[in-house]
Amino acid sequence: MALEGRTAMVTGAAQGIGRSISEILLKNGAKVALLDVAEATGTTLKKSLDGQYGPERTLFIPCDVQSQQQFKAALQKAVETFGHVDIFCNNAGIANENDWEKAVSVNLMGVVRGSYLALEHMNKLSGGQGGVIINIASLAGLGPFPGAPVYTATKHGVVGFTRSMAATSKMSGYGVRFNMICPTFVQTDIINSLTCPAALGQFAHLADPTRKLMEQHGVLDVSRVSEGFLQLLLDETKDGEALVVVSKGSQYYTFPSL
Ligand SMILES: NC(=O)C1=CN([C@@H]2O[C@H](COP(=O)(O)OP(=O)(O)OC[C@H]3O[C@@H](n4cnc5c(N)ncnc54)[C@H](O)[C@@H]3O)[C@@H](O)[C@H]2O)C=CC1
Ligand SMILES: CC/C=C\CC(=O)/C=C/C=C\C=C\C=C\[C@@H](O)[C@@H](O)C/C=C\CCC(=O)O
Repeated sequence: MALEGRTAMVTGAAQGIGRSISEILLKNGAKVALLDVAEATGTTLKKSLDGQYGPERTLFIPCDVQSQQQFKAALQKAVETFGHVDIFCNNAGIANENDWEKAVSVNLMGVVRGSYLALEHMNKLSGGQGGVIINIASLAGLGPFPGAPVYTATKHGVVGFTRSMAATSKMSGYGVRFNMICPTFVQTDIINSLTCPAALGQFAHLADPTRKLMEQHGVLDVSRVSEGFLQLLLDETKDGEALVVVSKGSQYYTFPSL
């Protein structure tokens, strides 16, 4: 199996894209530490995965990516359990223009926090074995998304951070690759935020145009994202790349040269 002997950590793993990524990692032989703030959902998922793969292949750890203490403890527990972590996916995210500070805290600061914790563990210059970090951005990380300016800002931040970390890691000899996935709309709970006045906040009047954007772009099954994740993970030539996953297929984004 392609990922035999590999160990991954996935945030926001209890449902949606994170669950799908965790399952494709398991199907390909990896062990997976599942992190999520939703303890009940995560515990239920762990029970289900135990039945499919056996209890040794996964570990569910309740964790809020906004908490340095919880996140650091979660990584430590995963390393104690599995010996090492060489694949790290910062997936946890929310869409909430009303509580936009929380969106920044989860979507951007949580990704930075997870990337730095993973780097601290993986860095070959400090005794690590190297590895790969894949952050889940969005098509809204590459262009404007009307009605969700802060969500868009967080995803643009994830794109810029991930690209910069890839260059930083390469120049420093850390032995850690950084890449990202930029999906269009995917059928998960988060897209309910698009038409929820509470989440849209002052932009609630844009629910209809946003719905139209969704109709234009189409809504993907989560498996399209996890298949793209596996493709990106297994291609060791990819570093600092954004894999765009849209209805017509997946392709690596060409960033404009300045
Ligand atoms: N569904 C879509 O249309 C798209 C989603 N994305 C991104 O994909 C990622 C996954 O989202 P989905 O699976 O779509 O949504 P989802 O809402 O189904 O799943 C998000 C998961 O993250 C967890 N989570 C939320 N806040 C957390 C926190 N503070 N700490 C730990 N876990 C937390 C939730 O409990 C949930 O299990 C997000 O980063 C999202 O921005 C990107 C492009 C499109
Ligand atoms: C609010 C978050 C909702 C769901 C999660 C998510 O990330 C979904 C993203 C799906 C599609 C994003 C499309 C973004 C497209 C833009 O980059 C432009 O290409 C088109 C959008 C706006 C046109 C207005 C303009 O160009 O000024």
